[in-house]
Amino acid sequence: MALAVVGDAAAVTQLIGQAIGLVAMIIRAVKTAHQNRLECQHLACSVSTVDGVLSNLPRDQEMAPPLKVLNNTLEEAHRMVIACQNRGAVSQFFGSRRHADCFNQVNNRITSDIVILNLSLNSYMARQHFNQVLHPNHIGTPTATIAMAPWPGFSSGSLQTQLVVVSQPQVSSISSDNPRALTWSEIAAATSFAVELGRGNSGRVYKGRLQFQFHFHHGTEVAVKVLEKHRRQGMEDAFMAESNILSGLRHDHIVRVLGWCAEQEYRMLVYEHMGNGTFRDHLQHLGGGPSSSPVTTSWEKRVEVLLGVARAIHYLHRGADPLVIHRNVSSSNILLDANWTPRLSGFGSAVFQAAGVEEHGGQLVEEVVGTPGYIDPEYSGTHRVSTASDVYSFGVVVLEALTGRPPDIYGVTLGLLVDSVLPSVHNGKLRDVLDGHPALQPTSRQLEALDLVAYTASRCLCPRGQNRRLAMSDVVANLHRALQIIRSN
Ligand SMILES: Nc1ncnc2c1ncn2[C@@H]1O[C@H](COP(=O)(O)OP(=O)(O)OP(=O)(O)O)[C@@H](O)[C@H]1O
Repeated sequence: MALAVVGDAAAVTQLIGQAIGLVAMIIRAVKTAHQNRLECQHLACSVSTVDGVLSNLPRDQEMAPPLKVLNNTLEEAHRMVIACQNRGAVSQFFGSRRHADCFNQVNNRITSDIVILNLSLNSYMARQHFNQVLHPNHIGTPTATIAMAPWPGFSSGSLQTQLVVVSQPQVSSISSDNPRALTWSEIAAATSFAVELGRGNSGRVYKGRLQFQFHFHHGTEVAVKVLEKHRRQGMEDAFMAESNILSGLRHDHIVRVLGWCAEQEYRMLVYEHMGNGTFRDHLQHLGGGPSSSPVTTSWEKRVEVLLGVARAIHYLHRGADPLVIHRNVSSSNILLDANWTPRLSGFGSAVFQAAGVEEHGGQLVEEVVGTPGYIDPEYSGTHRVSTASDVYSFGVVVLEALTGRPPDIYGVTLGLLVDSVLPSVHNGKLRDVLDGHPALQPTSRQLEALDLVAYTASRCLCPRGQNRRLAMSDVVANLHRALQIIRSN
């Protein structure tokens, strides 16, 4: 056993040495590259950030798989730069491909490899931390962590990152349930990819049960998202957004990511399984969903769900570190666990908040993403996303909860739910549009509470976001008050 550990450590040291060697070779080769000089220099910048990280990595076997992937990418980058040293080799290497695209791809791969290295490092540190708590004499403290920060000046919605080496482990973010790497075979054994739970923008989600002890439990039920390459958003972007953003979030109303798989070309994310489907299923009675569920039949439960999700969004906007904008709040991204507790999910389009841009109407993004019917019109017009954009989408979810209607088709005419319902709210005729499933004749206390909920929705849905829409803290306060009123019925 001890020998195996020594062997593992030597193999990891060798992989690190190989990576450091490749970085040096790339930087040297860039100096004599005569073609694509700007792209080569940019590549040299990316790889030099890798260098600082490698020497601080622990010599642990968990580091081996992501290091192997990184080394493959660095080898490809080296071949590319060597080809740029003379004209003939360039055309042979790139063929008919656009040179800039090839450089972008290899840069993106480096970024993605580092995200995966970071996930493995966090998982290793969590293990070390708990070994220390459980066995205080255990030797072996983590030496470094890699903090990810957006490239300065980068404005796309995708998650470009640069590396910063932090000398002390960030113990506050470490817990026994930190996400960890799983192999393709472990995931295949858990799911057989047989029971599909749903499909999102970036891939399919399968139900499964882990066949081994995981986070102190045996047979944990999971939902596995298999990201698909050809999807609009780009597999690596979605993987990086979800793994990098979601793994740092801790909130009772946010779905937990338990692990990931990044073997060869596969990218998968493993979540806790939420047994009661999505909020949308219960509001719209989809998929033959039970028409007698608490969410369908109780105003109290609906307001409770809304309050839980509002708290989660408030945490993203003001409590998380770093702060986050979700960009895809919708009733299908609200999952319900076995106790009907709501959990916000669907972080594939989320972005970290850039500092100091809220007052200028938000941060500029290349692509407007989200679910039709929920997207803030101001964001879709200006390409500037802010916390107010999430507030708008949440306002649509509140209208859906009040009316039981989908956001983009209402009644016999095609149109947005917002346009059809808000006039009734403003004219004091909420009763005309209320869903009849929870109660055909709501009590006066229920109506009082629902009026407050509807007023809150209308203040989330102001056409102008900045300073006009409510902040999530106000939304939380109003929904909390509405719940108290219903409970005093
Ligand atoms: N943890 C889970 N437990 C149970 N079902 C889930 C879970 N996660 C997702 N699902 C199901 O899979 C569907 C798709 O989920 P996904 O997160 O991919 O949605 P999306 O937000 O539309 O996609 P994306 O995040 O890629 O933009 C959900 O609507 C839900 O039905």
